[in-house]
Amino acid sequence: MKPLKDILAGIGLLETRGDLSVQVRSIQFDSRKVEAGDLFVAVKGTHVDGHQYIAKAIQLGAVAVVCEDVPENFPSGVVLVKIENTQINFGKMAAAFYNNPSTNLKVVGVTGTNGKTTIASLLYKTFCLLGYKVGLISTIKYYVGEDEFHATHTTPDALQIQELMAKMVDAGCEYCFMEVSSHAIDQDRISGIDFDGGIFTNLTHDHLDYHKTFAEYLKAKKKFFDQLPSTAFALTNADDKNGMVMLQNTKAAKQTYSLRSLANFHCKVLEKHFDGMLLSIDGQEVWTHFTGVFNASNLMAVMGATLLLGVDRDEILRILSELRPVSGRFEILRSPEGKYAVVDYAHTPDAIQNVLSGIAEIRTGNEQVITVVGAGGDRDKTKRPEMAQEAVRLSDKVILTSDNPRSEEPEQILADMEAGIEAHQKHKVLSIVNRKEAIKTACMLAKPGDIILVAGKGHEDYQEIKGVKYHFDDKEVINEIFGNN
Ligand SMILES: CC(=O)N[C@H]1[C@@H](OP(=O)(O)OP(=O)(O)OC[C@H]2O[C@@H](n3ccc(=O)[nH]c3=O)[C@H](O)[C@@H]2O)O[C@H](CO)[C@@H](O)[C@@H]1O[C@H](C)C(=O)N[C@@H](C)C(=O)N[C@H](CCC(=O)O)C(=O)O
Ligand SMILES: Nc1ncnc2c1ncn2[C@@H]1O[C@H](COP(=O)(O)OP(=O)(O)OP(=O)(O)O)[C@@H](O)[C@H]1O
Ligand SMILES: N[C@H](CCC[C@H](N)C(=O)O)C(=O)O
Ligand SMILES: [Mg+2]
Repeated sequence: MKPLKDILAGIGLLETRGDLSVQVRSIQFDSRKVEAGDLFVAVKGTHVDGHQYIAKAIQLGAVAVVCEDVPENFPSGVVLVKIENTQINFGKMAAAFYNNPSTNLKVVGVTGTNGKTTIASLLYKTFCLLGYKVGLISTIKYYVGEDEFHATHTTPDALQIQELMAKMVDAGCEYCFMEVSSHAIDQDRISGIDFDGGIFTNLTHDHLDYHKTFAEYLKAKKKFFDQLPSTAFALTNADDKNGMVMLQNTKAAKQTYSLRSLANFHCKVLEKHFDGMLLSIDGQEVWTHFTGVFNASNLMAVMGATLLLGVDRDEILRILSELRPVSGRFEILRSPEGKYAVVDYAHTPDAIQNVLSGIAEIRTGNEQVITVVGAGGDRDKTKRPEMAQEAVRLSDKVILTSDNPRSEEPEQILADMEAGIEAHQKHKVLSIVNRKEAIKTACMLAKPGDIILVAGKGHEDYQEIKGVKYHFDDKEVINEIFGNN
């Protein structure tokens, strides 16, 4: 319980009715979750306007309502507060309700099209290995210390974030690493968080269904850095053409990482193998269990953030050699007769290009590369032909298949992908709607030594078709076909 006036601390109030010292049981922005004694905050969403549900929230027992537009005939027994922007202020209210947990944590957010889960998870692992209690908010799972929670979003809503952070503080965590998606920035899910650092990875084609143009997508990412306080660091990838743009208006301490140019944190890739890469970091050789140059870049972000958080250099270099790939990110499986499969979450044209280039770099002879890939339904349609194009350009054979079709017809998604393939490339391509059949076919076509890339779903253990989530796990399917236990 908390008095409403404490939840509203620091927020400009345009109009109030009733007693602001009313005790609030919990705070909600979804009327369907309201219980007696709650505060309901009406937020204008992308589909509907939460103001439509004020009456419903009151019927379910809301004792107070915060809104932008006051409805007619608002009941006198309920406290009313009118403010200018409920979306931005919801995060601040949620933070106040949970006693501003982020001020008691060192919070670092990771944003960019690809690499967020990898970097955030590796930072979590690094600080666990250093002996700290750590929190993680990421696509795969949320962690409070060692306790796991199911992840609903890459970056959940503000209420869930603040609740998780409060749990982290209660559990004695000192650090929280979190992915910051462009949707979350745009929808102010991260408002109310006191960040100690921000990391930018890269910006390539994705989510144009939501942001409409690349410029808007860029603007959303930049907003995160524009809002960082002067006490935080802003660590950017100098190798990405938008890396420096992110830092233009930030008050935070500007820091860079790079594989190609001078930067605060820099490394050179000396050797690339199937089971790892040898890096040179400031003249010191460091063996890592990662494949693909993009992972060297991810490791520089991890090293940079760790050093900026005050960890000893020798400690981090030792840990870089211990870290292992994150679930579904360039995970390698091997059949008894020596066929290889790489399971990777690549679901953008750029990620497919990177992962296939990573595979090309470690090819030793004339092994075939066979790629199995689909594209998600109800997501950016314009990336589909580009994903197919990249797969065909860099593979010997491609099997187009379903990812999560969601509400769309899988055949239509395949047709959208096929549109990216030129006539002279068609002989390399098969389309098989059923993902298991597609993976089976790839495994049958492969000879010992060949490499099968199964892209797009990584850690996911389901396939969503027409509103139903069926159990499906790429790694499980491959191991079954390979006859591995
Ligand atoms: C497009 C999008 O991002 N939508 C998110 C958004 O919902 P919305 O704005 O559409 O909400 P709405 O349905 O218009 O409702 C508006 C308001 O009315 C309220 N309402 C609604 C109905 C009702 O009966 N009562 C009620 O009070 C809602 O609670 C809300 O406050 O706000 C919701 C609460 O935070 C999110 O759950 C929801 O995520 C949807 C489910 C989603 O799929 N989002 C994906 C695209 C997403 O966010 N992905 C990124 C990762 C992307 C990446 O890979 O980088 C992520 O961070 O996970
Ligand atoms: N730094 C990088 N640059 C380009 N591609 C990358 C990079 N890191 C990872 N990838 C590729 O992108 C895929 C997704 O990586 P990861 O899950 O770390 O990204 P993400 O930003 O969290 O994605 P999402 O937004 O879907 O959660 C990987 O499986 C790999 O193929
Ligand atoms: N977070 C991304 C993940 C896409 C993964 C892919 N398997 C798909 O379902 O499209 C999204 O929601 O767009
Ligand atoms: Mg992620």
